[in-house]
Amino acid sequence: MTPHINAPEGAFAKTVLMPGDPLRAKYIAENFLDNPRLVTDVRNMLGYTGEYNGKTISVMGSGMGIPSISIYAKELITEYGVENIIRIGSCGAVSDKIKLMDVVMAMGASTDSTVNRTRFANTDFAMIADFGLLRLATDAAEKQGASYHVGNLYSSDLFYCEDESRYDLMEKYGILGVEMEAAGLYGVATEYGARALAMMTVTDHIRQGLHLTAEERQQTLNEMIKLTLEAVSHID
Ligand SMILES: O=P(O)(O)O[C@H]1O[C@H](CO)[C@@H](O)[C@H]1O
Ligand SMILES: O=c1cc[nH]c(=O)[nH]1
Repeated sequence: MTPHINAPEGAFAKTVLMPGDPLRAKYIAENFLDNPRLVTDVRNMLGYTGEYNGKTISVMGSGMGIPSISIYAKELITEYGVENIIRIGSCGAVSDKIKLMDVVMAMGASTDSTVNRTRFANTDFAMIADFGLLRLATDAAEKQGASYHVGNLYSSDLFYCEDESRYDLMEKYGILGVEMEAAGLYGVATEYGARALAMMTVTDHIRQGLHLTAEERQQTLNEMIKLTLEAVSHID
């Protein structure tokens, strides 16, 4: 057990899906996994292990922001032997080329957080996804006919940011979506030797002021869960 996870040793699968919201973890476990078992509930950050097509998979909430996901991801890797973490979250788009309900896969993650500079001698380490996981995800997306984009995501420390010029810059530099965890997850995975990928559904369009309805959110979430489970079922 760790300060933040009260699961016994061996309770997690080698692959963990991490939505931000612990209730989303519960939803995924109860609706997509066979025989789901609750394995941790410290601070109500629920984590489950179950089976998908005979393969053992875990799903656990990460909370919001880089500090929160960093704690859970680090403990999962170093204390529970987790090898693959796939963040499945939501993001806002800044470019007109990205539409609500699209799936965004973070080949790279830019950030205003300083955590990775703290890790890497105050220099810029390029935060990138594991190529093998990314390839499995794009294969699954092709198979499903999903509308998806692969590129650079922006992990922001601020959810509320009044500085519009920052979004102009992101658009100019081809940022596909803005969320709050991917760059932290990639940093932790790199530091502790695990594989990571962040996949987001576009739930908001920051420039156009558009947001998915609750029904649309559920639909895109279900599609991304199916895509992710299809992808992870091919991990060796
Ligand atoms: O839907 P999740 O995975 O929580 O992701 C996004 O939503 C939260 C903000 O509302 C942040 O955690 C952001 O990264
Ligand atoms: O961080 C986030 C997540 C979803 N939508 C946003 O606009 N920002």
